[in-house]
Amino acid sequence: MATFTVAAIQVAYDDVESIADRITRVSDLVRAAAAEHAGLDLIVLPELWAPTGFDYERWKSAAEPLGGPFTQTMSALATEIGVTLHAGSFVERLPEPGAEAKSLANTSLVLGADGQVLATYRKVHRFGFGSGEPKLMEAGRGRVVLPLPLQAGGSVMVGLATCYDLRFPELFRLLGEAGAEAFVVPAAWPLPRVAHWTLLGQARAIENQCAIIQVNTGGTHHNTVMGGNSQVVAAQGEVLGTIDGNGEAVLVATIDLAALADYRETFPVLADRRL
Ligand SMILES: NC(=O)CCC(=O)C(=O)O
Repeated sequence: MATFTVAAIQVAYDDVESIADRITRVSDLVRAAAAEHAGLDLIVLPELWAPTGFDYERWKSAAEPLGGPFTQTMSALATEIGVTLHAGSFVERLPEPGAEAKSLANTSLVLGADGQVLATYRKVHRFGFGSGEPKLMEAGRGRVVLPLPLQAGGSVMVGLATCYDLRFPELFRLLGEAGAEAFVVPAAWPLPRVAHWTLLGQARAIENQCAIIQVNTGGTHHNTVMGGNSQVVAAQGEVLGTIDGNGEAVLVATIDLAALADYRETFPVLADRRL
């Protein structure tokens, strides 16, 4: 039976820990997850877990190009554990300023078990209402769906999105249309709106008949209490696993891809769309 087993690592951090120390610590969490759970197909980290989700001043000094030290460290880690790694996102320094003359982007990074960069995704919808992301970062313009190899053979099509993107159902529809069977959504989503995080994730899964893997940040930094409550939801809307609260924790869940295909075939709602 085709299954897709994922480990979501909810990283909690504060303002005291340095970026270098956090990268070392989280790398150890990734190693431990891979050692404890044989047969993982994918490990996922949250959005901007190293440079912080909301300390905008840090972003400028922490920015680095794709292929820089963050990419190299995550690539070496994926190779060491032999598991596909969605390294969350980092602050990318763009090769040249984009259409809005900004030189940063919130870029997700997926590495194969051999350390190769399988995909990058630049967050399309920027959060901050005039400050933070829209002020400092270019918006991504592409949708990203890619096949991820499964340990048991075959592959699963995953669509990439980041945090605030979850509020924009049209992006997820496009990812579904491009063949996604599962969405992967790293986030830095604060506690006051965490009910939206869980509910919107379930809605995106149900309305697109796609599984969703949502990996949030925990702890408190820059006066922002993060929401945690990472979850994995099946295409039918069943919550396969959740992390209660905003502490640091690992969630392992298995998505049944044969059941997903069967569900789409026997309950083909997307064929009834009227555009
Ligand atoms: N980092 C983010 O994109 C935060 C999104 C958020 O807080 C919200 O949508 O609410």
